[in-house]
Amino acid sequence: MSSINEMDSQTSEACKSCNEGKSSSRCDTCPSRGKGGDKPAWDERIVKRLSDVKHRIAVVSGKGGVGKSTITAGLALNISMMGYRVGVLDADVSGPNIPHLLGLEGRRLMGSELGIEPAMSRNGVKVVSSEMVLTSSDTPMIWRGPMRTTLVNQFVADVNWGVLDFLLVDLPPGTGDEPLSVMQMIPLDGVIIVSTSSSLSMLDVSKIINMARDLKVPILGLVENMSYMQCPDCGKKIRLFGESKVEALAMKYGVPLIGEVPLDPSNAGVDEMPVDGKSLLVSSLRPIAERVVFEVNHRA
Ligand SMILES: Nc1ncnc2c1ncn2[C@@H]1O[C@H](COP(=O)(O)OP(=O)(O)OP(=O)(O)O)[C@@H](O)[C@H]1O
Repeated sequence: MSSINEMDSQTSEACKSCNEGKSSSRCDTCPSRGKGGDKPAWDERIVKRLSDVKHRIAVVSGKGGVGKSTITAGLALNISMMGYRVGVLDADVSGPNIPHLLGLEGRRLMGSELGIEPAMSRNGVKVVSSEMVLTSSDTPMIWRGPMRTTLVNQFVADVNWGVLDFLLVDLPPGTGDEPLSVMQMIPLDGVIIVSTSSSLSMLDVSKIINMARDLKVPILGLVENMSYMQCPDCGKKIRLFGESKVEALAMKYGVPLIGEVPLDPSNAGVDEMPVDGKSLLVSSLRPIAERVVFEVNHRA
């Protein structure tokens, strides 16, 4: 097996040249030779690679910090605990968090003759993330949009995902390069949109809804995160942002609201999401995971 860092530095140099329409001395040995920024070639490779992946779902948000990665990791754990084979593609190249949430901090990707080998979490979730090609987790990924998109395409086309029931794709917030590329390139069963009840977060949700509709990607539903806190004494739901406005937004756009996730104070400072059944966050995602699984299984 060769280190992905070696392959990656070679690819990034070469793709930088491709993106600028030039060729460099490294193009001769570039793994993307003849297929780098070439959309039909990516399409073919992605479709072929994903032929053993039954369902593909992207998790998106209009705004950063609303809990999209947390929800992605929690859904992956729940779907895996339901007995399905699950992979997570962390497509948030500039702010990768999935390895931390799934207990894979510090893991590096390796290559084999079958492609890039995903890392495996303790719960059997396969993970690929840009953080796994960096020298350390505090190294920033300072890449322009086209290079980030190329890396995401490569993570789909060149990763040996094997047979999976569900591949969850954690996208960066907003309607930029990577969400656009993933929605265009990966045949998705649908997207899950995460929002809080803050008005700014909801404003950007409407843009995501319209983007998905323009690209003809089904919207599986809206998840309202940190929508309430449960009083530890009486169990009453305390709505931190006032009465939920997400439900009204969901109705306005004709999108199902598939769940409300409480703010879990025990989540603060926790890196790896606990799966011992004691985590309020993980357990509150269970009905949402069941609904998503049911929905895509019955759409197929
Ligand atoms: N339901 C929740 N209860 C408690 N803390 C939460 C909850 N959801 C998310 N958080 C916390 O909020 C912060 C932001 O979450 P997260 O990184 O998942 O957001 P994000 O939308 O993926 O952000 P970005 O896209 O900017 O990377 C994290 O510290 C996370 O632990």
